[in-house]
Amino acid sequence: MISFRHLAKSFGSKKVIEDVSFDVRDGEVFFIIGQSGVGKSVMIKHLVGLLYPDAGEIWLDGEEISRFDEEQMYPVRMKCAMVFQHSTLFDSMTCAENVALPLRKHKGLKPKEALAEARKRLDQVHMREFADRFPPELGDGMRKRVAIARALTLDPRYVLFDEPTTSLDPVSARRVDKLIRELSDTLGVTSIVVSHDLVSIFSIADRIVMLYKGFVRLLGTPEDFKASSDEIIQQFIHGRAEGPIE
Ligand SMILES: Nc1ncnc2c1ncn2[C@@H]1O[C@H](COP(=O)(O)OP(=O)(O)OP(=O)(O)O)[C@@H](O)[C@H]1O
Repeated sequence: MISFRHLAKSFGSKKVIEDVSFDVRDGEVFFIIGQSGVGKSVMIKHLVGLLYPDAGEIWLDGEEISRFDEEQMYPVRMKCAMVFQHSTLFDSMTCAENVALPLRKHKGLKPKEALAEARKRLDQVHMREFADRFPPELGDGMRKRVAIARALTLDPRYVLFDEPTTSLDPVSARRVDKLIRELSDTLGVTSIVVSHDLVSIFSIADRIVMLYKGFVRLLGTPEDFKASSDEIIQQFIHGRAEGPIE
């Protein structure tokens, strides 16, 4: 389980996160939503030591990790894989070679074994038939699925997705949604998804936290969000231009 407890984070004089607490439960698909610049990515960067809080604590599986040094962070990064918005695959390597890379580097597999394992991993994301293709030959949605396969190679318990469907066409976006849901349902992976995509949010989230002006505005299920009488929540989830959101 992941717990953020009274997290606070400023950059210079700009207070981005003032006091945010929430738990992410094992095996769930958990969304972090809110306006641009509200600090969604800032929250997940704290989990892998890319940022450190000014105040508050982050707990991961019973350990307080918020003040871990680089060496202590290493096992945390093995447990929490991050899938960035723009897939960071090497264009000059095939999809299988890209996925094999962490298997060779971190699991010590020989090149041939790593490639065989990479093909299995590509199967998990329905990309096995593209194993020998190069990333530039594929569409954005397919590249995203290969990046997800690579993130799964070290069997992380947690996968952090930063806007996984942004800039994808609607069909590719729904395929990525389906895959994120499958990871939880079949592998028991816990997914934390930063997203603006209302279709994703309402089709695959178990629970959602909405951040607003440095605080949690609402934490609940998609049904809780739909039923909320808070005008700010309603404006956001319906994507309305008019309303109380500044
Ligand atoms: N390393 C940093 N140094 C300075 N400011 C930062 C840093 N990281 C984030 N910020 C600032 O913190 C704020 C929140 O950034 P963050 O990337 O978390 O936004 P977000 O909610 O994910 O927005 P978006 O939906 O646009 O991606 C922004 O104003 C950003 O400029």
